Amino acid sequence: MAVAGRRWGRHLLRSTWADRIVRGAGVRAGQLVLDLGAGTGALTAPLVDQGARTVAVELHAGRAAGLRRRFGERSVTVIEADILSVPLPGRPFRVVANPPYAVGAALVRRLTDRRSHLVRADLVVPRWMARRYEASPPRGFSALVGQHVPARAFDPAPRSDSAVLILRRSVAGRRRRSPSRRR
Ligand SMILES: C[S@@+](CC[C@H](N)C(=O)[O-])C[C@H]1O[C@@H](n2cnc3c(N)ncnc32)[C@H](O)[C@@H]1O
Repeated sequence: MAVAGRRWGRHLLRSTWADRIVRGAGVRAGQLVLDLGAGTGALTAPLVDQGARTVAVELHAGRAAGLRRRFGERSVTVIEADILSVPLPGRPFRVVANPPYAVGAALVRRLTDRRSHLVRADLVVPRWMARRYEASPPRGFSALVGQHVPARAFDPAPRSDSAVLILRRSVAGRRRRSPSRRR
């Protein structure tokens, strides 16, 4: 599968690091978990191993086909779509993902929108971005810089290190706020 260039995101997680990130996310069997920008399935595989009901979203047609071949239809729902427009679940869900950095901020906005049912997201993002959200979390969520993810965790290695940004819905941020409350 020829995938090159920035647009598609070519820094794939090495499997040992993907395992570590999924373990750190504390995913439990039966939870609905989205892997957004799933690539070749580095995070999808340990999510399946944890027994998560896994949905892998990938825009690149060749990679989406590869995910279907790798996981089959019973263990993973593969959706070939843009993570910025794919319909999000209408019930509580989690996200564990290493999304393309170019759309990281737009993705966080979408996931934490007041209509979203997101409960928790563990996102691999540039370290500076994780720190920025920790200092100023999206409304209704707490934000924490989690595991350090060094450049060598990726193949090929990017120029700088990353971190897991953990977004958790706060109690006060539960959905169904009063209609008069503005974001
Ligand atoms: C940084 S790679 C990460 C792949 C995989 N999660 C991993 O950690 O190895 C990002 C992936 O997102 C895909 N992608 C890029 N833009 C996308 C979009 N708008 N919607 C869905 N997938 C996208 C790319 O094709 C690529 O596979």
